[in-house]
Amino acid sequence: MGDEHQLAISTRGLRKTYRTRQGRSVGVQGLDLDVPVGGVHGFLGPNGSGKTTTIRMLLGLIRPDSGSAQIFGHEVPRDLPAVIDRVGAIVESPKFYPAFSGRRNLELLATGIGAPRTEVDRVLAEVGLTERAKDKFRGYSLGMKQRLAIAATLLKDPDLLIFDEPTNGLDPAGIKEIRSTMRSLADRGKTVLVSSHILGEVEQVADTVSIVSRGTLVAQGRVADLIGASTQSVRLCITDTSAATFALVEAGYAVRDDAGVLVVDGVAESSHVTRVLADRGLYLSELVPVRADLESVFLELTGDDGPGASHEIAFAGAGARQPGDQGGEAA
Ligand SMILES: Nc1ncnc2c1ncn2[C@@H]1O[C@H](COP(=O)(O)OP(=O)(O)OP(=O)(O)O)[C@@H](O)[C@H]1O
Repeated sequence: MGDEHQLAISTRGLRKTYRTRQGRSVGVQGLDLDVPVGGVHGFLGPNGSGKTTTIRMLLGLIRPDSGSAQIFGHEVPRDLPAVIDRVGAIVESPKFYPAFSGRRNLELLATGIGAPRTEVDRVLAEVGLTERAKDKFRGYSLGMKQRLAIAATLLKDPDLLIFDEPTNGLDPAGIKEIRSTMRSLADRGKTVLVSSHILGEVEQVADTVSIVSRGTLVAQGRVADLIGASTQSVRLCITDTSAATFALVEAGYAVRDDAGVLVVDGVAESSHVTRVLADRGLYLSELVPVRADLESVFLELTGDDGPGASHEIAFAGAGARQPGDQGGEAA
């Protein structure tokens, strides 16, 4: 691509407040976002954390109150016309004609935007819809409909794709299809920005992520680095679970019982757990680190369970809690 700019998207101090009947509602407050060129970038955060507001500002659909944003080094919204052809986006469900085939719908769109009709076959292949291209849109599964929407964004062969919650309402098979479509786009050198409130879902496909909470950035970086920097949980097999729980809680750990296996959160060094127990003559039969994930990174950074925390993140693992919480709950 030979881009002289390192970043596909960059925002500094981006801010947007909505006026509502109840007063003011903060959409985004001082967001600094950096999305590198190439790869899948997960833009993650709970419902209402400001993801859609940010995307709408990037696309010039709403104006920020203050701050700046750039796409491939072009100031937006000011220089959006210079860069918009390099951007494809799905912000809301696009409208397709239900009685027309997928191919016919794309042909109409291609004509509308001045893209060569020959592009239609290419984009159908890119999203894996070639075989079903002649079928009517209304017969498509939700996942296929969403892939057709992605195909539509590819007609101009953009360098940057922005997908706002593209897997909303899809079943696991549909989610997998979208994930692999995003992966193959990134593997061909595109930059994909995908927003989601389901951290675990995007973790599997994203190379880098930004995590937002209440309109501000709480973490940004490579997925592997963010997870690596997080404290861990460990699972312990031990005969005397009561004595072990007591010792670990006294040492400041949060401990819970998962069907006879103790789960200890907020562990920086697992050898410390072993030592705390050994000091009391308690010996483990097994200690297994629980793989940290973005959800635990998020909780660790925000420590959030307070009022107003509408963090409806779909936690994959039930019973997720804040590492470092010294509550000492032994369920
Ligand atoms: N048009 C609007 N008028 C008033 N408040 C708004 C409007 N759009 C968004 N907000 C508020 O701004 C905040 C951020 O919303 P936004 O939709 O950007 O978040 P989000 O992270 O995309 O969440 P979701 O996944 O639920 O769409 C929320 O508190 C929301 O209520």
